[in-house]
Amino acid sequence: MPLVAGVDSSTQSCKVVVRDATTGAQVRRGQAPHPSGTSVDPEAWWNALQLAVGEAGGIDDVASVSVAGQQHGMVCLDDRGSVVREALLWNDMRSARAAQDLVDELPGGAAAWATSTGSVPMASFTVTKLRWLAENEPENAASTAAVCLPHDWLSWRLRGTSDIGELCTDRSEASGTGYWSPAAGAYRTDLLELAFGKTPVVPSVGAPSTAVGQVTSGALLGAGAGDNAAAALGLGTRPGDVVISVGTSGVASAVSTVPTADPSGLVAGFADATGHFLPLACTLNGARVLLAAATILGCDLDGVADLALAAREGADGLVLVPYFDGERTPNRPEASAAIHGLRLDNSTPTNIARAAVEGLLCGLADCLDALRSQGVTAERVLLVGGGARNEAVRRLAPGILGLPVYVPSAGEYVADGAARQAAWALDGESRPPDWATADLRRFDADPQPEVRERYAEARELTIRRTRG
Ligand SMILES: Nc1ncnc2c1ncn2[C@@H]1O[C@H](COP(=O)(O)OP(=O)(O)O)[C@@H](O)[C@H]1O
Ligand SMILES: O=C(CO)[C@@H](O)[C@H](O)COP(=O)(O)O
Repeated sequence: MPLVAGVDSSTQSCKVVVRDATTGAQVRRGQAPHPSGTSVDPEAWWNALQLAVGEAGGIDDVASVSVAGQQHGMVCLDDRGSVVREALLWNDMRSARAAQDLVDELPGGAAAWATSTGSVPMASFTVTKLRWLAENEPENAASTAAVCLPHDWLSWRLRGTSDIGELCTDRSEASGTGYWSPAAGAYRTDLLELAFGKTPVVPSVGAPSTAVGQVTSGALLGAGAGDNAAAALGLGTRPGDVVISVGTSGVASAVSTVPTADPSGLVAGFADATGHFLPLACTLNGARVLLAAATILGCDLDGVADLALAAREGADGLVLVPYFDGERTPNRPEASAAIHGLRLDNSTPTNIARAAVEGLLCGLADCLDALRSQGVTAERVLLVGGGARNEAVRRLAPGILGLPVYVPSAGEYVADGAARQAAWALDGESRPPDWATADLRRFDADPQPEVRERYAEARELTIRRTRG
């Protein structure tokens, strides 16, 4: 009974699962928190990984390991492999202007970027962070000999090397950089050079099914994946499935056998973790919308759910546009959140809670529509991420998304996907191992197009964010 380990180094925490490589049965798990903020010393992720591995009973007895992680973050290394500056995370918006500049500078603009890399640069993507670094921290840019993503760096640390030439990644992570083409399966070093003025070392891109090396204990190391690609692998999605993840980000994504290239930039044309593609639309405002509501209402997250479920659909006319962190889909990095439609007779805690849940879900419904515009067929939604634990999110999602919603039994689907990849690297078969899929609980509700219509009216009315 060989064991495998999967890691999810996500925005808010690090999760580790140890599973039986043959059956997929979970044997042990661990978790440790990450620091808050959008600029983080990667050493904090390493420390959290050690703590989570410790809580999971160690990984010295596993035969194979894979690491999945939050996408896009920029980790810069010097020629000796030391970290040059804090990593800028996917939700750090300081490179918004750089993103627009890059779109303007490439002949053909957004459409040319979409054709070249599957995606139009947004402040989230690594390529824009590199431009920001070149313009704002030229000394750090000069010291940068290699650039990689959070999971690439953790995998590299697990190998115990400091040689930047040994950095590895996978297709899904490479596709989130903005300088790799999913359709061609190759780096676009010309675009990296355009953004950064030079071409640092970038990780080699491992195939989904093969080991890229060994960790210090001798276990095989899989190529790893971006968290959303790993979730699709962990859930064992089938055609017609759209995964909606309510973590720090809100994400709608689906596995596709053909690459997408959306010139509007709403849908990113990423690669998946099986050799296919992963069209994806992502908001900056996921589960923390509910935390903001809880703070406003002076209750906990279950309290938000109870209040929201006690209100009528449409929250008596209240609409909450949830751009607390600015927004990425639509591309409004400078936007702030707002509550619209307040009257004396509808300004109640129940309506505010309801409007928060509906606003979160309407943003995700817009992401789902964007996926459909790129040819994705949506027959059912698999709802995952921390926010999927919220009873109001589960119950209101089918009405607003207009599809049946299935919530998998409690689990860590990103870490599970990484574990499944680790098992795949171990058995070397042409397809990932057949593991039992999660039990799914189905939620249905009548469609509520009027809630989305009112949200669409309010969505345009936000004002720019300012620092208090
Ligand atoms: N019952 C709940 N209701 C709403 N939000 C929840 C609930 N339980 C956890 N969360 C939220 O889920 C988020 C963590 O989810 P997770 O998917 O692990 O995020 P990430 O992958 O971005 O680190 C936190 O913001 C937390 O507040
Ligand atoms: O930027 C994206 C997808 O493009 C995010 O989905 C990040 O990958 C972070 O994910 P979570 O920590 O919210 O799971």
